[in-house]
Amino acid sequence: MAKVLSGAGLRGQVAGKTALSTVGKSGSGLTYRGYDVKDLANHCEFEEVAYLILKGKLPNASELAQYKTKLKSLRGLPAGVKTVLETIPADAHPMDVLRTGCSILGNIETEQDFTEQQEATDRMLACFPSIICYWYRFTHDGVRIDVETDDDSIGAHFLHMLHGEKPNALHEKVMHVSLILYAEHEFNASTFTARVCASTLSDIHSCITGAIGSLRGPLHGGANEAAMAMIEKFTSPEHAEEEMMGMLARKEKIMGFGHAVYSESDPRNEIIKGWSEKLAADVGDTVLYPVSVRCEEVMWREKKLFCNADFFHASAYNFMGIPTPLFTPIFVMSRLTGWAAHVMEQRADNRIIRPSAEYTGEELRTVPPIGERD
Ligand SMILES: CC(=O)SCCNC(=O)CCNC(=O)[C@H](O)C(C)(C)COP(=O)(O)OP(=O)(O)OC[C@H]1O[C@@H](n2cnc3c(N)ncnc32)[C@H](O)[C@@H]1OP(=O)(O)O
Ligand SMILES: O=C([O-])CC(=O)C(=O)O
Repeated sequence: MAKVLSGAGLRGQVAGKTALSTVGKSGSGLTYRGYDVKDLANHCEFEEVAYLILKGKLPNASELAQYKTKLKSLRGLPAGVKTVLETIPADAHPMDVLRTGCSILGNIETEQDFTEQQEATDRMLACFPSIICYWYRFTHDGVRIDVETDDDSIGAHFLHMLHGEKPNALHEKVMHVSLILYAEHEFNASTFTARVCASTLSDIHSCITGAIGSLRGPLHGGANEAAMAMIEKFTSPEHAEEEMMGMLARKEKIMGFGHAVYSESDPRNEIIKGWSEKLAADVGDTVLYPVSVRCEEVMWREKKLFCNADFFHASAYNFMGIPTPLFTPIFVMSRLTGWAAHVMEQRADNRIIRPSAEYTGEELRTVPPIGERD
């Protein structure tokens, strides 16, 4: 059954057209350019899906090979970007670092003309992992890493720079799946931010910088970090259940659950949950995964609320040794494809986005002389 969408937050309002994805059309599904996300996650690498979203078709083998070679060649960072990254403190949030990194890249490699939009996007896709890991390793380990690795994929490039060694096949596969699941989601808050910015005919780095800021919040992409902060406090499924019941009684929001559009389930959840289970077995986890499953059971039993894409991403990323503050930046590395495709779509058929407001303020009044004011 589809959710009844109405009320505040523009819920249920059609705010534009898109050919990029459908969300919750049958109550639970997700498609990118007509392909089911489950099909894509089962059969594709992230670079294939990025190509699909950005260029409009699934690549054939030679197009994919060429695209991957091109992305590999764009991993390096200009000296000016490195200098700025080195001035950002170690306790900054990595989402703020990425927001600044995107913005400074837009100053150094400015999009001069909309004909450069595909090139600018490929550049960001290739170098966002470099930006985040260069800053992270410089400020946390005191090393200036080489960001121009020869790894085959964006996910492997990220894990290699983060951990200083190439990831194993399981971790590289999970990164492909994760980046595919997060890539595109219609008019979510961050994508809408990007489209509003694009509708003023602004440059693509401004659109993406704004979108990063919107994704950062815990009601959106930041929920994967908030979910981790919660589950890591639970020492057993029983403990999780007790704490969750308390949170629900206090009417606290539980991050990683619920969705603005889906009514019964988020189709991305069962996929990442499956991989989290495999990773749990791989690392010999006996706490975090069973705790996560119990949280899911309690929320469904008590509130009929289901896990969204973020919840099992928390344990999956944790099992791969990824520090929690880097969870949402990984989301950016993926959603960049959706954001950029929406910017291109908006530019191709543009009218400035400018809704109306219902006024709830004072009636018309005159300005009293300054000596007569309270
Ligand atoms: C990738 C993503 O961005 S997915 C979303 C990630 N965000 C989160 O996980 C944050 C937690 N979830 C939420 O805050 C919400 O479910 C949102 C922001 C995702 C959607 O918000 P809405 O569309 O307003 O939710 P919805 O209309 O379904 O809420 C219905 C009721 O369930 C409650 N509810 C929804 N989600 C939760 C939750 N996670 N925990 C507790 N209660 C919740 C709402 O408070 C609301 O109660 P009310 O009617 O008494 O006010
Ligand atoms: O669609 C939304 O509102 C949030 C979401 O799941 C996403 O952006 O992936």
